[in-house]
Amino acid sequence: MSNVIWQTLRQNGWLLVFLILAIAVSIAVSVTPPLILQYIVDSLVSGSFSTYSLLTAGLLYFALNAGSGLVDALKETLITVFGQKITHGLRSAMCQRLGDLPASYFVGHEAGAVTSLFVNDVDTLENLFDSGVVSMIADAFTIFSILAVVFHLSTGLGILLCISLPLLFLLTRYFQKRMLQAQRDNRIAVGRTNELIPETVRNIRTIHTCQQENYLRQRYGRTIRASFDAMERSNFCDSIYSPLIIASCTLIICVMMTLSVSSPSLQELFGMTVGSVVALIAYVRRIFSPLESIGMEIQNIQSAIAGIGRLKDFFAEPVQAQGQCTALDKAAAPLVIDDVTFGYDREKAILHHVSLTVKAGEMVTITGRTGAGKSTLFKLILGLYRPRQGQVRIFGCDPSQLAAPLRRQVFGYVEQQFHAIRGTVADQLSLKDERVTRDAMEKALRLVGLWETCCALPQGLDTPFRPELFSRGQSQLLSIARAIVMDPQILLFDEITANLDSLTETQVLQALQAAAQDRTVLSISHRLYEARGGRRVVIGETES
Ligand SMILES: Nc1ncnc2c1ncn2[C@@H]1O[C@H](COP(=O)(O)OP(=O)(O)OP(=O)(O)O)[C@@H](O)[C@H]1O
Repeated sequence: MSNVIWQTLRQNGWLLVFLILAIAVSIAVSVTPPLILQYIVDSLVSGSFSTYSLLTAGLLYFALNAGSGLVDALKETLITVFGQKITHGLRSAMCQRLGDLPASYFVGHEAGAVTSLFVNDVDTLENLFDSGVVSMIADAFTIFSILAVVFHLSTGLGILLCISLPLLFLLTRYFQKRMLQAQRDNRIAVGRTNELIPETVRNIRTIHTCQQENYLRQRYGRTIRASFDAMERSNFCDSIYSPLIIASCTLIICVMMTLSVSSPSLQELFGMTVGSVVALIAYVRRIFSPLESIGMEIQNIQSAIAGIGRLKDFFAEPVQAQGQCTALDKAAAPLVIDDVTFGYDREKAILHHVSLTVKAGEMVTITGRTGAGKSTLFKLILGLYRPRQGQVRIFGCDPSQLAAPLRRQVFGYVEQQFHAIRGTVADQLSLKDERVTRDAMEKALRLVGLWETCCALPQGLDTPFRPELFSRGQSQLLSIARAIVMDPQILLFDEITANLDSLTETQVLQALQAAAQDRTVLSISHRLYEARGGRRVVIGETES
């Protein structure tokens, strides 16, 4: 992960330089106006001024205040662009890595958790840059610059600020934590209310039939009350914080004024002139804004740390090794399963000592009770998982070691459901593999009886794919065409007629039989066994 970040930093060196410049200019622009104000006031009080110099100072004061907004906008834009460059680089690297991860990674990682990694955790990392580290450095420099100028103008006020700022920072953090907790509670309560609405709509008939309106009313009441209470707490903190900061600011100025007039030595320490008082009051007001921001930035950094941990774990996952096997031993059996034992977790094995040899052109149907591991066996044959014990060989080669370009020429795999990719109908067959020709597509589609249907589409095979273009049965036929389009030697069918009505099932079975000609076929389908016979192997019991 750090590689991706360094690479982005290196690639965007100029952006970084502009960002540092914008931060420096923004600090200078925000620190200078009170000094000009001091000059103007002191000149007016002493009476020794030229109209030209006062006018110039006045214009400069105006230009700096107006320019401050522009520079801040530029700084914020650069920080955001910089953060987005990092997230873009990171998400690209993550997408690439996701494709390289072995199938076993997805056993312990739910789809939701992986999505959250890509969306939420990367967003938090972006926050770490734009509203965390970079902003915090900028704010810290602003505070130090103001303190340096204040010390230069009035050592006494500098000391006062050094004593009071840490206390005010603690007060700010206290309020921010309470407000954040209240906002979190509110989000949870709003989320619960949102979940309740579709649940109510879905079950409205049952609710009326069973007269459960009161129960529902109470549930709504509880979540809405929780949201209301949380917002009350947040509003209370919000409303009390600003007056407290204004009061503290006024108190500091009062203490400064009182001390400076109480004795000549203290007056020297506070170094008061009318102009410096005006400037110092402006500085005291200006120092609170970055102080408040730092509190929020600490919060962002804290929440980003957990996300960074998860992203680091993701990048530490071992990737699938590149397949070394580039040529098949045609003399060897298409499939040999030799004493294979496998389980998804260490404790429990699903397949125990399974052995099976399939000859070229043979038709084998795998059967067994539900959950016996039939689909799991297919995944081992495809090399998606590796056996815990024993071995699987495809034409003498470990299937997990098959070189990527060879895979579709060896296997054609059809599942219970058709999984579409984004693209045209042709893309559903080729899976964007340029080796798949239009002739091969036509041949495969004719074989499964889908050629005419595809020709009748508005743009033929170039029609953008939408699920509603094909019925469920036609989608399965498309699946079979996809499996055979590269003329593989072994076909694997995993209960592909499971969700079809009997008429569509017959159609799919016919396509299956046509596709199975001259190929080695393994299927999990009693109907195909009944239709074509072959050998039946029972998993999880004694073999027949
Ligand atoms: N990705 C997975 N992670 C963990 N356990 C899994 C995973 N896939 C399947 N299993 C478990 O492995 C066991 C075998 O599942 P499998 O799908 O291979 O059985 P099957 O014989 O094909 O079942 P069915 O006939 O019902 O489709 C089941 O207990 C299932 O819960």
